[in-house]
Amino acid sequence: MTTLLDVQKLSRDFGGVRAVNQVDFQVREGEILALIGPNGAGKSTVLNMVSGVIPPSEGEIRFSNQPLTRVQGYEYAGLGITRTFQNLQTFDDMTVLENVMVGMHTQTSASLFSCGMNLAKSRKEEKMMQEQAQTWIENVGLAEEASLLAGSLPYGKLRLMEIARAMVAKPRLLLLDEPAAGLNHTETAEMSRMFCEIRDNGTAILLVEHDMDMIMMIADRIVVLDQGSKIAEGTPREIQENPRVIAAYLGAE
Ligand SMILES: Nc1ncnc2c1ncn2[C@@H]1O[C@H](COP(=O)(O)OP(=O)(O)OP(=O)(O)O)[C@@H](O)[C@H]1O
Repeated sequence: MTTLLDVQKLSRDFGGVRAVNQVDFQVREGEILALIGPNGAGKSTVLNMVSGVIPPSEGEIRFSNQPLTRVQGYEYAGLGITRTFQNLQTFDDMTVLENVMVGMHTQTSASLFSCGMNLAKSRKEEKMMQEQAQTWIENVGLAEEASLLAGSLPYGKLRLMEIARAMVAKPRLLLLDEPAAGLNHTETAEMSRMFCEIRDNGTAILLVEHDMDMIMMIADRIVVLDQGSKIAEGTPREIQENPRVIAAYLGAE
C-alpha cells in the first residue's frame, strides 16, 4: 500500500525536556493508524508537529512524498491534511452549519472583491459550500441541529461537529486527537463506525486515543510511544500481546 505520511527520526524538545525522541512511522493510504501510549508519552506533540502547529526540533515529515518543512499551518487543509483537537475548537455563537463551513475556506476561489460585491461567482460558491457542509452534517448525524447555535449543543455532538468540519475539506489524511474523550459508550461506538466509513471512502486516519476498545476495534495498525520513544508497532493483536507495551502501561498505572 502507498505511503501517505512518512515520519522520520522526529524529535521535539521543550526547554531541556525531550518530549518526542527519534520517532519513525508511516501512515499508508486507506488505513487507520493509532498512536497510543501512557500519559505524557508524546502523542499530542507528534500530532502537533504532523499538523504544523509546532515545528520539530529534528527529523522530517513527508506527505505524499513532499517535505512539510516549509509548509505553513494554514496551508495544510489545502494540501489534504485536516485535524480535530483534544480541546474542542468551536465557535459557540455560530450555528452548526456555519461552524462546519469554516472548514471549507481552502476550497473557495471567489476573490475578496467579488465576495464584497456579492457577485454571482461568490453566491454560487456559497451555495455549493452550504450543500457540502450540509452533507457532512447529515453524515455525522447532526441534521436536526444544523441551524442551532453550537453553544447550545452537548459535548458529544460538538465532537461530531468537529469531525464534519475536518471532513468538508475533503482531506486525504485526517488527524484525530482523542476524539472519544468524554463520550459515552453508544456515542463512541457510533463514532467508531463513522471512522471506518471515512477510511473505506479513501481518507486515511492518524488517531491518538486512550479508549482501548475503540482502538482495538478500528485500528489497522498501532504505534506505541512511551516517554517520547517508539517502543512497538504492529496489528492490534500483536500490540496486545507485546510484553514491552504491557510493561509500559502497567508501569504507568
Ligand atoms: N508546550 C509544552 N511545553 C513544555 N512541555 C510540554 C509541552 N507540551 C508537552 N510537553 C511535555 O511533553 C511531554 C509529552 O506531552 P504530550 O502532551 O505530547 O503527551 P501525550 O502522550 O499526548 O499525553 P496525554 O495522553 O496525557 O495527552 C510531557 O512530558 C509534557 O509535559
